[in-house]
Amino acid sequence: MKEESTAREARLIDGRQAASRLRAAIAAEVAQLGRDHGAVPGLAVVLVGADPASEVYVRAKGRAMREAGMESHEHRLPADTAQETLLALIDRLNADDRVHGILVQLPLPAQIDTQAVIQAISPDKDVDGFHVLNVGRLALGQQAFVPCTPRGCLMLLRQVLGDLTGKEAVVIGRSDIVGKPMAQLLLGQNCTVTLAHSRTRDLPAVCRRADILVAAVGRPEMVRADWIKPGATVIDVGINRIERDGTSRLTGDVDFAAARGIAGAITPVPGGVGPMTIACLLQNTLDAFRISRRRAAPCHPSSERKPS
Ligand SMILES: Nc1nc(=O)c2c([nH]1)NC[C@@H]1CN(c3ccc(C(=O)N[C@@H](CCC(=O)O)C(=O)O)cc3)C=[N+]21
Repeated sequence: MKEESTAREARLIDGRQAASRLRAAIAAEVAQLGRDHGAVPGLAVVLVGADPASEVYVRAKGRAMREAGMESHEHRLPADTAQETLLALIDRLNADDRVHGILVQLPLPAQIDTQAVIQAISPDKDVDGFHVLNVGRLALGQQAFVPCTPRGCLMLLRQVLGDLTGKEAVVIGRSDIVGKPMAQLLLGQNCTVTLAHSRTRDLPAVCRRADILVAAVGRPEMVRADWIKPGATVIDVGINRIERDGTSRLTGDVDFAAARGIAGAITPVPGGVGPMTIACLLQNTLDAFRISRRRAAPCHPSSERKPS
């Protein structure tokens, strides 16, 4: 009996394993860059205030950077930091040659205009992909920094499904950070994309169409098993800390235990999308480093005299 039920269980999409493979490949490239050019990619992470969850993420990012052989420049500012102080720091980081990527940890305290801060980051150092120029480039299908979470989700989807052409994809959640860029990426992969949200009529029925279901709403276990088309690939972006029986634990936006019996493949929380987000931050920082070196190179290499 036991074997019969496990045979129908969805394949687990191991984000930790995929992330560690990606991080190892990045580390190898970073080591090669060091040997060839004596240069090290660097990321500046700015944390305003002392939100405990943000502290955890910032520490994890710093550790991952160092493990890949890159530099992490961490800037911690008090919660009551004035907007102009933060903007002055961004200006300095924009001009700093050792800093190839800049990440300002969100959310920011209420006195700070988040959009003004994001738009002050040089688009060439915008490893979060939140600057209007990168958002626009992504929408046009041009080379762009892509936000780390949706980039990681797409890598997992490609790993499980290969070519995504023609698939029905439903993304739940229309945030600028996950939902909207995820929809753009899936469109770029020739999916038929539905971007659903809190005002969508009959959300369960919309979800049941999905070959690919991406849940990014931030509501614990909102997606029930009967919202899932049998065999669908389910990507759970939610990271919700909930209290149950006096202990705190993480849960996604999907009722994982029930969904496992219906989906074809599913990401766990933790150990799914989260680790890929950090690995993609390293990838974006490496990409930013390469862009900066291309800028520094002569504009017309062909005009350079070749040794005869
Ligand atoms: N400018 C900015 N860029 C971000 O990319 C950004 C941000 N602000 N603010 C907060 C969110 C959240 N985020 C996560 C990164 C890693 C995990 C992660 O590694 N999660 C582990 C578990 C971590 C735990 O145990 O708490 C997992 O899912 O397995 C989760 C969430 C990046 N964010």
